[in-house]
Amino acid sequence: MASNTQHHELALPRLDGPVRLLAVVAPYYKDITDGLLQGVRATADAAGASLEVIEVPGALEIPTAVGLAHRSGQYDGFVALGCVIRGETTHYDTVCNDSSRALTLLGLQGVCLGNGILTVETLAQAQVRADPAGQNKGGGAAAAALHLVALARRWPRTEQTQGQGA
Ligand SMILES: Nc1c(NC[C@H](O)[C@H](O)[C@H](O)CO)[nH]c(=O)[nH]c1=O
Ligand SMILES: CC(=O)[C@@H](O)COP(=O)(O)O
Repeated sequence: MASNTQHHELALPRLDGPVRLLAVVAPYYKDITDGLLQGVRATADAAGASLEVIEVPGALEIPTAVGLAHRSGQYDGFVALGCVIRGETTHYDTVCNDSSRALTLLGLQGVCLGNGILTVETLAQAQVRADPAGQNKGGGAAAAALHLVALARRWPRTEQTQGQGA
């Protein structure tokens, strides 16, 4: 099955003022998340954004950590990094679906985040996608977060929307 390696990538957005990113990493497969994080660092550097990194045990804990960090008000955007590889049971579906859905719900509440949690069948598939010189999914997730930060600054909260959403 052909992978979708050829796709259009937006140029990084112009960002007014400093951007503070937090990467929330689940190093369940540490070699994989190390590659993802390399990609995040390169994209953050290219955008002039600061980057802080924290770790959680697994992908299911990432959304909670993002929510906790967001309510501190210390970060402008978040990058979720993890790797979920199918095992023998249906737990794979739970981990993939619940982590991604929770991140989507955070985004819909106004949290600027990129999802770099790989959901794959094999370690080899993960390696290609985590490689900064390969599909660079980590860099892509960081770019996604930066685009949303730019949009959040384009449409700041108003008096009417203060207190709504994240
Ligand atoms: N199987 C994988 C997991 N499982 C662990 C869960 O994410 C979670 O930490 C646990 O259920 C306790 O709440 N996590 C991954 O990141 N990748 C996997 O392949
Ligand atoms: C994705 C998972 O949760 C997986 O690692 C669990 O493996 P298994 O389904 O064999 O218990």
